[in-house]
Amino acid sequence: MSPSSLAEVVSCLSGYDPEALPVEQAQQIIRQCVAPVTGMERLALRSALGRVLAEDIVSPINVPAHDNSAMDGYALRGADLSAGQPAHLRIVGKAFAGAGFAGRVEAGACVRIMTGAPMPDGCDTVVPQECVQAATDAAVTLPAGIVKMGDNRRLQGEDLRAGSPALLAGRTLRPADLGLLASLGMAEVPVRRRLRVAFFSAGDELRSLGEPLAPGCVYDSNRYTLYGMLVRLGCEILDMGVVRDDPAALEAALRSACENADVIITSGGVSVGEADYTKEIMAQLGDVQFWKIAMRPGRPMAFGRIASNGRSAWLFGLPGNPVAVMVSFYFFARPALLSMMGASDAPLPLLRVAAQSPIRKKPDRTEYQRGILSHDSEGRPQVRITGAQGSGILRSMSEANCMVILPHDHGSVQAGDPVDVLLFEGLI
Ligand SMILES: Nc1nc2c(c(=O)[nH]1)N[C@H]1C(S)=C(S)[C@@H](COP(=O)(O)OP(=O)(O)OC[C@H]3O[C@@H](n4cnc5c(N)ncnc54)[C@H](O)[C@@H]3O)O[C@H]1N2
Ligand code: MOO
Repeated sequence: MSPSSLAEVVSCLSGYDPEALPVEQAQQIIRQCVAPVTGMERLALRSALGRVLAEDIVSPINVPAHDNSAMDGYALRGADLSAGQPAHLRIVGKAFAGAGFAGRVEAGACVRIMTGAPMPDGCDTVVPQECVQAATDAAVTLPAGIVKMGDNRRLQGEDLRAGSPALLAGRTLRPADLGLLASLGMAEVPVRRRLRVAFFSAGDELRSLGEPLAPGCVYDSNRYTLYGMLVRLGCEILDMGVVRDDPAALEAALRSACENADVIITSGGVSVGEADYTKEIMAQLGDVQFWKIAMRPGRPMAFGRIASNGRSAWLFGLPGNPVAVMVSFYFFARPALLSMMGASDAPLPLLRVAAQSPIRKKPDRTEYQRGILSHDSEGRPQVRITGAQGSGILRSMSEANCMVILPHDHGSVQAGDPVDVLLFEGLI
């Protein structure tokens, strides 16, 4: 069970109203309930991409392992440079990356050096070869004031120091992190086990791909958006298909999901329709709250914990409308899944951007409108809405490259007003 039960968390909230729950309150309840799942595994470095680091990584070595040159040129003693005077230095040897200069460099001498080569003993400065005035195999002349002591030298441990933390537990490993771990010589990485998420769509009208579309039916699209969002998040998925609006079938599906997964995500059947048995069965199997969240889209939602045969799992009963399922996944399920995965990722950053045209918005609810972020003729960022915003219009999500988040207390937006925007795609 979680640190605190759902009923306990809810009882601590003042002004809790399941019929008009502000987004922030619902997010807070969920955050307080979920905790990271236990279990870790060691993976080969490449397989760890996108996984959550299970332990702090302390650097076993200095990177770089030795002071080295940042330029192809000449390594010298900074003390040989005198202000306003050119310097004439004897070349006493060569240093390559992987094959340094063995001796000590005395006053008046220098070493021909390549980028990455260890700094020869006695040298602390490198002058790039294109800056020298005259050079033969035996000597070089440097113009006055071309370098200062310490220039063009990379210090031992300046990237990562032996014994200091290189990456902290909870980090979702990105390409730079794989490179960083490789630079420490680490072939294996401890990562948290994948979170197991079972999901299904509820509804008699739903048809799976490959089935004929009978009158009044729709193809099940929610299982595909959920598949995409869960795979992107790095979850282990258990796709349970479409479940009919039949109490026995729903109970069997929820029990099986509960016995095989950490989290269950369903879509449909959480509103007030007569065929919406899902709510009833969910309530029978555990501690589940049914909310009407003050938001659009994504108003009805169920959250709680259900149990079956000694196993229990968190449950997100998302609304059936295709845009509502995505919005409620991103703003409620995703942060909870990340927390259960042990990920310490900071909340996604919002951008403040000018609205290109007016946006209609009702007060007393948070609206998540789908937007297209672009630039005006002077290169300033601007955002416009992707046409009709109905929660059944999945095209509005597909065309968008961002979400425009209009806060609870705000009303309509005028052209040019700043609005908060969450980008769909990041660089990394
Ligand atoms: N009287 C009320 N009616 C409705 C309310 C309300 O508060 N009072 N809320 C509306 C809102 S908002 C939403 S969202 C929906 C959510 O209802 P359900 O979660 O019970 O969803 P369904 O009724 O099963 O489906 C709604 C809609 O979405 C289509 N759908 C469902 N699943 C899928 C799927 N997997 N793939 C594609 N499309 C799907 C379904 O055919 C319906 O058209 O309730 C409103 N009603
Ligand atoms: O939650 Mo519903 O999607 O607002 O229509």
